[in-house]
Amino acid sequence: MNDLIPLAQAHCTPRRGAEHRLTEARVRELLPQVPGWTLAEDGRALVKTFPFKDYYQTMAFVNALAYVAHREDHHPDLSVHYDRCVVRFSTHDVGGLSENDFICAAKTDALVP
Ligand SMILES: C[C@H](O)[C@H](O)[C@H]1CNC2=NC(N)=NC(=O)C2=N1
Repeated sequence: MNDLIPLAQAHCTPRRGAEHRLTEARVRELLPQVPGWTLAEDGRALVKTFPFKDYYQTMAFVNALAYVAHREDHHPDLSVHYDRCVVRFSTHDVGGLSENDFICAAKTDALVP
């Protein structure tokens, strides 16, 4: 992937197969570019909790994120609560993290002020 393009402006491409799974070194390089996201499941997923003031704001975020996921054809797992949403990105087609997860994490951050 071209690192000259900020992650939030890059687009997902189909990535299938273990060869698209990021190395630990690449994950360490990308992680600082998505502040607040943490590794989970032994480095196979990226997770962040987004807090909101009420259910309406939470659902507005969920709907905006669903639109991004549809546009990028890359889909998060969501845990939706009254005042927060826990977002988890992982690429099942590679069995771990791909560049698509970092691109979508950055695009998710761009949805909130
Ligand atoms: C064909 C299509 O591009 C793939 O099935 C996409 C769809 N959305 C996806 N979302 C996630 N999170 N992981 C994937 O591997 C994935 N694959």
